[in-house]
Amino acid sequence: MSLLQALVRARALRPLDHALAQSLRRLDPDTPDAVLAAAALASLAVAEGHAGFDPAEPQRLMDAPIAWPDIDTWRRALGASRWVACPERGDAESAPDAPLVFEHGLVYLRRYREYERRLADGLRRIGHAPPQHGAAGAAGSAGSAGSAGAGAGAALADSDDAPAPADGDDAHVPASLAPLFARLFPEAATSDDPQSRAAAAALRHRLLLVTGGPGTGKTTTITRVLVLLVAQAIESGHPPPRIALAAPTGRAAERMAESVRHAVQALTALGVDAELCARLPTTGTTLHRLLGTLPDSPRFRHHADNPLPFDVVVVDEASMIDLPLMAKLVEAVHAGARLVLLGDPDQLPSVEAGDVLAGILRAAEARATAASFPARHIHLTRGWRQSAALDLAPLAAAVREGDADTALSLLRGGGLSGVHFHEGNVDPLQTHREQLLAHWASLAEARDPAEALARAGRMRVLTAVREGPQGARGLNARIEEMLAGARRGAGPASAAGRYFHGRLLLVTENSYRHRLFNGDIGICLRDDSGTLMAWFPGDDPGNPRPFHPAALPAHDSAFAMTVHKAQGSEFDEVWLVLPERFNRVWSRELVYTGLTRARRMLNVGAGESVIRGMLSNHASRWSGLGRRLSQ
Ligand SMILES: Nc1ncnc2c1ncn2[C@@H]1O[C@H](COP(=O)(O)OP(=O)(O)OP(=O)(O)O)[C@@H](O)[C@H]1O
Repeated sequence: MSLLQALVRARALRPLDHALAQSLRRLDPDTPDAVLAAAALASLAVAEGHAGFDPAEPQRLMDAPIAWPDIDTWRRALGASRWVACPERGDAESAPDAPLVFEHGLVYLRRYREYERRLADGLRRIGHAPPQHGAAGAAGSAGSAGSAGAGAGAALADSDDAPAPADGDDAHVPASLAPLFARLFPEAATSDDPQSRAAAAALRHRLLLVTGGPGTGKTTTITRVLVLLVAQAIESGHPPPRIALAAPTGRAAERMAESVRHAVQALTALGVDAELCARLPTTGTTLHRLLGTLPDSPRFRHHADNPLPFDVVVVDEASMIDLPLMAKLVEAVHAGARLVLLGDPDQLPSVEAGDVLAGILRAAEARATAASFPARHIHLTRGWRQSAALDLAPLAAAVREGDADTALSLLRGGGLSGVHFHEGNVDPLQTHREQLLAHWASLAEARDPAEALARAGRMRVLTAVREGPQGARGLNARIEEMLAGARRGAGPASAAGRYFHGRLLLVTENSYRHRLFNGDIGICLRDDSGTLMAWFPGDDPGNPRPFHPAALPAHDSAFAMTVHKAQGSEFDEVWLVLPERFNRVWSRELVYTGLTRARRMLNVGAGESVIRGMLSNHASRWSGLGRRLSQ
């Protein structure tokens, strides 16, 4: 039996993967089986979030016991095939007539190899761009540049979380900015403060990566950097930079803008010139809106030949951005503009192909030796959002490190405030029925749609999967039954219709026409005249937008949702419910992302073995981006 047949028989491939292999065979019946199988597996790999497929570790794609070919034979067959391009240079476009590319051990669908190449080119272009008018380092020569106060100077010159830059000392802030810098970063005067290091680096580098867990001050730091950039431009007689705030989802963009507004308020209170603060953007946008979608096209209005009209592009939740979108974003950033990526690298990688942030971070970290990738990375570790109600940090750290013994003992010990472990309980709908039902029923009692949406954000059940007994879909169906039952008991009978007063909805596809995006959450409410509408947040949180339910893009219920869909959102209380049996695609990143969605209270319903399984598994993806950037 051929390898392709074995894969099909094991039901390891999707119809699309199989169809790709079949079309190659139709075009050339002599195509070796190993090449056909590699094509199908490269296609499957993309669906599982990889940029390409590594024939040296094929078992990572499936549990099925397959007799894999000898790797050298497989590589030789790939290298000799007319369907497979083997580019000599990583930065050269691969032959358009070969649908596959074999490069540095990875088999790519050509399109994804090209995204990777274009992304690497684009990032290098941004990072290497010569400083623009009045850019830091140009505002004062290195010799004349002052440091931001004695303490800050010492702190900034200290060793960093990332290797020291090869091209200059991040410690130096132009003398003209030093007083403002000292006011913005008072901590820098007395301590080794990574936030001020990030800010000083931001002034020197066009490509900046600021990472850290929730509440480590990524947005706060960048807001202060934006104030510095505005001050710097004004001082040197230039117009203030045009700044865009963006994120992969609408909710994340909204949260980011909210954090920026808070940070600006705090600065005004600190006595920072209100006129400077007034130049900062107060709203965020999704990456799709920023780039400008075109109807029925994967292309955007903004690209290399029609770049974005912004001098600074700040993107939050960068871990969620997939390879194609990041490539298009980076190409649309104009020559000389800054790109700042904020994110938490311990969260789940993007659902679609990529693990882009991880690749960029790897290259940024290797740059002390490679010295070719001009990005600066600062990792923030101190949590500032101290909540007396929720003591999540020790648990998050154990999960991040895959330390199941510590995680379990913290969970079982019950000593973390706001953290409740329900060991072995994978069905809170049964054990906590009344409490959960009371919350969902209260949504229908809100005074208006804005209040209903605000209430909806107070609690969420998060699951690892969509399907199956502990999947979001099954839980939603049960919750809707329960709510229908409660309504029947409480008042006039109303069947559990598809849309009912108080139903929470989750949009599952992007619709630019509606300005509704994958991950947006809304609620169905009946108005005084009895008309039922679905309300979704608008630009102003006080003014949600109504839609007729029949006109909505694809959607599901949202009482329970997967951790993947919850990325970029936070809820006061989270119920993280993990399935009974472990599946190889679940990872510690899934647990970490799920539990860090909680603001005030976390309930974990799971058994020991699944926790151990997930924490031992690391969500790494096949990608050539790190290598490409370090070349
Ligand atoms: N240097 C600081 N001094 C005082 N408070 C700070 C400082 N840095 C951050 N904070 C506070 O910590 C909280 C979290 O900060 P911020 O929103 O910037 O973090 P974040 O890393 O962007 O979080 P998230 O990933 O959840 O978006 C805010 O309330 C902010 O005011």
